[in-house]
Formats: sequence, structure tokens, C-alpha cells
Amino acid sequence: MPHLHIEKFNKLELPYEKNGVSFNFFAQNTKHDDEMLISTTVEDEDFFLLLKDDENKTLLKTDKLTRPASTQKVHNALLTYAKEANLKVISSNVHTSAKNIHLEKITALKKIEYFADKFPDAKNVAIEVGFGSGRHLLHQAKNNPNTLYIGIEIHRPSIEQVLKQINIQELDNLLVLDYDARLFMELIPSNRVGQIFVHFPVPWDKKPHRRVISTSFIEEARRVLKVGGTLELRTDSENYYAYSYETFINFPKIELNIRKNSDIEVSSKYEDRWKRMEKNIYDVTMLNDLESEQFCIDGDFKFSEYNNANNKKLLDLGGVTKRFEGGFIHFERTYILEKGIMLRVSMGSYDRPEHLYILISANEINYYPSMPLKSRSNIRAHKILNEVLNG
Ligand SMILES: C[S@@+](CC[C@H](N)C(=O)[O-])C[C@H]1O[C@@H](n2cnc3c(N)ncnc32)[C@H](O)[C@@H]1O
Repeated sequence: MPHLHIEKFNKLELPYEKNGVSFNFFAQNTKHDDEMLISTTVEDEDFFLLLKDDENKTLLKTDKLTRPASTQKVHNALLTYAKEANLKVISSNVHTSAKNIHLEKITALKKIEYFADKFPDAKNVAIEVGFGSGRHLLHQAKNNPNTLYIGIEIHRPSIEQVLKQINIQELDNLLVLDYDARLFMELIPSNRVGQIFVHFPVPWDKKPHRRVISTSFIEEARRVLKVGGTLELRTDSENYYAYSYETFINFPKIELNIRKNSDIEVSSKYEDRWKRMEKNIYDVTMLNDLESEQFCIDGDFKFSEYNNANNKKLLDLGGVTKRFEGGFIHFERTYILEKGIMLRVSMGSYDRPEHLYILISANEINYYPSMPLKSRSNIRAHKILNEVLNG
């Protein structure tokens, strides 16, 4: 992750704007004096830079939760802050090198709002979850020009690598999304997708709640797949295979096809490695035979009339969790701003929570940098949040 180790931090007078980078406000962690966030905007994208003490040095990097997909924006923000605030940089992995021309004219990288506003109306849609090096995804897109591929990944270097290839290979039927695929599923209209690929997902043997395959993922897959559409899991992990098989077979009615050590058209980097190690490879393909109802999630993320008299009291929320059936809202951290406070929360369902900030000023409350995804559990968590803020 891009970062600068600096000798001593200097505060700029905010707001401050230079070279298309705006620094808007500071947010000081109330529990940890050594942690501060700097709200930053680059080309309409809002995110935080994070300032933190690190073994006698000070570290300036991006906040994991809000960092933008483009590392170029992060580099620009870090270098601009360092220069404008006269920071003495001890060490850095941020390069001032020439821009990567392949990443300059990116149109394939979409934000979650792009899909939330209006899901693409292409006739054939296929999705790959966790495409990694992208070999399979790029191969599919190149060989099926009439299908729109949506690749979802959370690992930035993989995303940049694939964006570069999309540009080089001039593919116009491949979109990339930097997001948790488990949350993305709820945005897809019913009966729209022909194929969902989950190839070599991280097994998460010690943290099974982080696995992509789960009962709710399969439920959503069945809803979004067309009749005849498939969800294809390919894994080298016997544990993951056994766990997934059990999860699939627990459905009262399901059609599965199971194969062992069968080759597919293109072998991914992971697959090559496992094959060299002579590991077995398992495929579980679920064929969807259900026509699902269109679904509509009622509710919104409006905040009710807010009485700021309780403002400071909200700082006591740090560490508090409110639960409801199927979900929760947890107040992770609290911050003091010059004009208000900020809360960092995780909310939604247990197996795919969303992490967000909430800015609370004298008479306004907003999610930052963007709204939660419109899922049932997020709507319910938001209701509880409203009650807590006004309680
Ligand atoms: C073991 S790699 C496999 C990559 C690729 N499919 C292959 O076969 O080479 C798993 C990938 O899934 C991504 N990933 C894990 N959880 C994810 C999630 N919830 N949403 C999207 N991508 C995810 C990881 O970042 C990683 O790149």
C-alpha cells in the first residue's frame, strides 16, 4: 500500500487545494491520539489519508476503508500533502515516475454506484468473483464478445493489471468493480445473469464467515441467474469443496454437477501452481432452474431531524453494538472534527457487513464518502442508527 514515513507531521490550514487535490478536514481518533484522518478529494473522489505513529516514525498512507481504486490518485494526494506541508520524508514507496498510459484512459473501472443506479441492460451478462490475475476473465471476454463480463475483485494490484490488459486488448465487453462481491449480489436484478464464476476463492479456513460461498450467496445467485444459468465454483481446497458441497446440498431442491480434475479452457496462475503440486481440483456447478420474482427493497438512508444537543454524547458509542434479526450495527471508532464528530461503523448482515463513516455536524448527518448499499440488512441497520442518534 502506498505510504510515506515522515519525520514530523505538520498540519496544513484546511481546506487547502493544490494541483487538483483538495484536503478538506482533519478527523482525530478520540481513543488514539496518534491516529488522525485527512479528508481528501481527487477528481471528485473522496477518501481519507491516514496518519499514524509507527515505531518512532510517523506513517502517512491511505485509509483502507475509503481508498480509491486508482493508486495514481493516492500517490498524487500523498505527494501533494507532503510537499505543501513541508514534510520531511524518511522513506517512501510512492513513485513520482511517469504515469502508466494504460491506466490513464480507464473506462472499464466502474464504481458501485454505476451498478446501483442502473444495472447494465446487456442481454448476456456473466460475472467473475475474485478474478486475481484475470487470465480466465480476459479469456472469456475475448472469446465471447456478445456477453458483458463484470469482474469483481478487492485486490488493487490485480485490478490494475486487468485494466491494463483491457486497454491493450481493446476489450469493450468487460467492466471491473472494486468491491466485495458478496455485497454486490444484492444489486443485481433477478434472472439477469448467465454465469457466475468463483474460481479458487480464498479458503478462509480460520475465518469461514469471510468465504464467498455461503447460504446467502447461493440464494442470491439463484435469484440473479437466468433459468439455465450456472454458478461455477472451482477450488483446490478439499475443505472448501466439502464445506461448499454441504452448503449447496442443504437447499431443499438443487441441481449440481460435480467434477474432479477436469481441465477448463484456460488455466489460472493459481491453478498452474496447484497442478505443479499435483493437488486435486474440484468443480461444483449449480444449474439454476428457478424463475425468481423481481425484488424491490423498500426504505432509504435519510436521517431524521437531528438534535445536535447530543453531539458529544455520541462519542460514548465507540465499541457499542446493536443487533437485530439477521444483522447488526457496530460503532467501531469515534473521531472529533473541527465542526462536529465522525463515527466509523460496520453494519448490515453478519456474513457481509459494510464499513462506513458517518459525519455529524451541527445540523446535518451524512454517510462518508458514500451511502451504504441498498440491502435489506443495511436499511434495517440504518433505522437503528437513526434511533440511536436521536435517542
Ligand atoms: C486465491 S485468488 C484466485 C484468483 C483467480 N480466480 C485465480 O484463479 O487465479 C482469490 C481472489 O479472490 C479475491 N477475493 C476474495 N474475497 C473476495 C470478495 N469478497 N469479493 C471479491 N473478490 C474477492 C482475492 O482478492 C483474490 O484475488
